[in-house]
Amino acid sequence: MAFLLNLIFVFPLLIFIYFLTVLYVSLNKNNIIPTNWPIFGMLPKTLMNSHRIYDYITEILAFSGGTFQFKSSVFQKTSKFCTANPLDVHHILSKNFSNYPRGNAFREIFDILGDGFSNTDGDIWQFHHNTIMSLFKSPSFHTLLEETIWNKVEKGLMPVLEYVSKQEVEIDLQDIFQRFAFDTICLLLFDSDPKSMSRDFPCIPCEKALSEIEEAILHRYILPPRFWKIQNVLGMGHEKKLSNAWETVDEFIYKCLAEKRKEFSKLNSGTEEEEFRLSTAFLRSYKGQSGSSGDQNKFLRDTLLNLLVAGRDTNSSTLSWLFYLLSKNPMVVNKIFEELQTQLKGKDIHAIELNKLVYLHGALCESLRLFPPVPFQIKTPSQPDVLPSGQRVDHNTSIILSFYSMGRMKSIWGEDCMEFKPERWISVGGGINHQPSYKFPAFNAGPRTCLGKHMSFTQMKIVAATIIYHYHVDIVEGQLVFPSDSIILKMKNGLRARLTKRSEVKA
Ligand code: HEM
Repeated sequence: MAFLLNLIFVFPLLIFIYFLTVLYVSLNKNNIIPTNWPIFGMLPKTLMNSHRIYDYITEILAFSGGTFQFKSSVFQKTSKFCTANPLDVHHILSKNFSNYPRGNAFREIFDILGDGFSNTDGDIWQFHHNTIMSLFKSPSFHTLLEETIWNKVEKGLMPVLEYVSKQEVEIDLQDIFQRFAFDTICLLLFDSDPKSMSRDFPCIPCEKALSEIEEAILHRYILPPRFWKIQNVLGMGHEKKLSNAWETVDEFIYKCLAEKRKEFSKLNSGTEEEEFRLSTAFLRSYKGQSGSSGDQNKFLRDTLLNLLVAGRDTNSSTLSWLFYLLSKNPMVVNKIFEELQTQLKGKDIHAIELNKLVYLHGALCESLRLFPPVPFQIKTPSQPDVLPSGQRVDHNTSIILSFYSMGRMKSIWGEDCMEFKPERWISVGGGINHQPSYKFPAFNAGPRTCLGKHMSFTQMKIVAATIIYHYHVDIVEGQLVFPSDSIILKMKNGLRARLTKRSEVKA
């Protein structure tokens, strides 16, 4: 009897322990290509590496010649094909654009973005694209943009930097850049200043909520849809954070919108004089448009949220990685400083001509190459297709375009691909050496190319030039700097630094 009991209880336990041991050994084996498990496919090793997912995918792609087929678990309906091949990227984003719409799976993951430009196809996307492009191209917008940024530098950034350098305290540069970008984009979109960039570093709920949204969305990408949908229904984990963040962001946007509408009706009744404001230009251009929900206010909310997400962390992430890379390459800092001195000839920083800052432009492009704020895109064809790399794909394939890996491929950038070299971006004649977008897709490629590129370079150059011209930046030694688990390539723990005025360093 005792023997029988042992057989019933101990034997399955031994099998279970054996299975766990095999799993543990296999997961810890130092092989690059993940094991394809029955039932779980390549999910176990992928989950194990989710904290370093971008580097993990890059190692696999470099090892396997630029493309890789991830075997899915039985819980996933689609197969995953990952590519860092410029020809595939060109084919998907440009040449065969119409065959690669956003699709339903994408819209489900990004449901919070509603009918915004990031999340729509066809006529609605085209409407956003044309409207935003014409607003961003208008000379009045360019004037407003520069005025807004310089104003924020003078009244927000400089006083904070002055304070932290005098007090000799550490600051988180990423936090500074995020606050700067958030205030600027809110000033542009809503004509209202949340003043997150101030000496007491206030906690702005909407700002925090945007980061939580970006993290929750990455988890939706990694987990099989059924898992995160159950979490969503049960209100657990990242899904719980996402729904709270959703409420916070909506409250912020709808409140700003209501205020803008009041002002807008005064303008329309002719009681106030009109000057160019992006907020009112949006209200005017989107009047009568209601997207798929039929709700005009919701459609405008979707548009503004999409712009808020597009314009905040992208800039701040690039600036943070730039200063991290500069700390490892002090010679580059000297060259940027020399360029500023040559351009300014003793004049105030406001006199700088941004398009003449070629070396700084190269440094920013290097930062974008090694740490693209949007590290990947996922596409699914509506019709079966064969990619230039030879891969057959259909509506059951999720194609991951790994922009992060593309910036780190020897086959694309040469043996020195991991080196930070602004010179890569400077032509023999001393101008900017532009690279094709399918080789350098940080701003995307094809019809969906970023419409805020000019705006970003303006902001990033002004902020970087101001800091480098006035301060010596010391990144705190020993801190661990690595990407966070978010759809925007931010730093997990920020970037702690100390600032010293250049005049004081000389003294
Ligand atoms: C370093 C800064 C930036 C980077 C790297 C960047 C990158 C990108 C990428 C990769 C896309 C394609 C997204 C997709 O199709 O899923 C995109 C689209 C877009 N971005 Fe940016 N972006 C930056 C800054 C900005 C800023 C400051 C704005 C202005 C608010 C902006 C506005 C847009 C718009 C409107 C689109 C949609 C284009 C369309 O579909 O017609 N971006 N951006």
